[in-house]
Amino acid sequence: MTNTNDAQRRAQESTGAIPAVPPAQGRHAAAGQDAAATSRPAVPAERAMRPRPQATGAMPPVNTPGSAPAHNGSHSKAPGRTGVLPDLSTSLPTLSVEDVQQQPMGAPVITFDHVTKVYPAQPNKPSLHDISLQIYAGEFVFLVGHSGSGKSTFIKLITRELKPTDGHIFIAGEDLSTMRNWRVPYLRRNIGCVFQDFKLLPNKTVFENVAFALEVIGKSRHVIKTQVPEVLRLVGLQDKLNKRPDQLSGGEQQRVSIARAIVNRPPLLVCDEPTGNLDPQTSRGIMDLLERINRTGTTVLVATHDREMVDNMRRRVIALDSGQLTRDQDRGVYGFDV
Ligand SMILES: Nc1ncnc2c1ncn2[C@@H]1O[C@H](COP(=O)(O)OP(=O)(O)OP(=O)(O)O)[C@@H](O)[C@H]1O
Repeated sequence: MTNTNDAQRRAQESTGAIPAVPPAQGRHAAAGQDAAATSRPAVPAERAMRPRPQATGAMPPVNTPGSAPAHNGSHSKAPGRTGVLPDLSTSLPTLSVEDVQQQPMGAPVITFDHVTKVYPAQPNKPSLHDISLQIYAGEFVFLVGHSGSGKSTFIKLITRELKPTDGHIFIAGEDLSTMRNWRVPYLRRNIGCVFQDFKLLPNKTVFENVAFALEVIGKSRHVIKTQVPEVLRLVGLQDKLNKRPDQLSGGEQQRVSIARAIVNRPPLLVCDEPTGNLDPQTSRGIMDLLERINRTGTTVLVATHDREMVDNMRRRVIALDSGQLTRDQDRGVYGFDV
């Protein structure tokens, strides 16, 4: 029997994201691996100095299909304890898939500002060391590196499962280091999460697994009845609504997990080894799906060991090695010997 609190926590961790303009800083650009890969330029001072949007606390509403995400980072502040991250609501993408490549624009969704993470269990070896970078709304980014290089730590910092030892992380202009604990669930509603091991509820059907992510955040039956079939159509599982996870292939289970992660239309989707348990052909299908989701305006960050995928897709690559940022390239390649 699945622990309900645990399941709720997991379900709450799946959903939505954000534009933000944190303090000035440069992107790291390291040695190129390939002539086609370009190092990323420094952030223009004008953009870096733009005032950060502030939290107010409204729950992120669901956009109607066809509405455009707003990524201009110019939302005003309305402080209060009644809600969180109002900027998210205006940045939520729709689920209608357009075959139009979304260009990164506006303010950063994620900013790492000299971030170091040291686990108490290994105090002399930072798992991440002095990482500074920015990821913009609409980007598709691969996070690569050997086992133990710090990829999962990087992702756990974004969802505030961990806090940095030094430095600051901004999500939609919110400094996660100073974010109060009561606001964290609201942050996580806006970050869809996909994991290598799917983390589906075994006793629930496909429909129920996805619906659960909406139930725990109080969505109405009407919204659930509308959005769950829609998102399951998007991931190609409209014929499997009543199957349980053990009646599905690995690729189908990962599609359910992706559907659950995006059903609340998060602006940010983070995936930790999403194809780690899948064969190459199924992996390609999952990556195609993530690309389609990205085209709807969702910012996608994928931590992976999948060299072939990274080399084929030629998206931005951020490389970690022993906790150090060693490369940040547009249209990059995997670049490590395996
Ligand atoms: N809870 C922890 N306590 C102590 N050290 C940890 C903890 N979690 C991770 N580490 C260490 O931090 C470093 C980075 O680990 P992390 O899991 O982020 O790497 P990774 O790149 O995701 O690896 P993998 O690809 O194998 O998942 C490693 O040296 C690891 O041993």
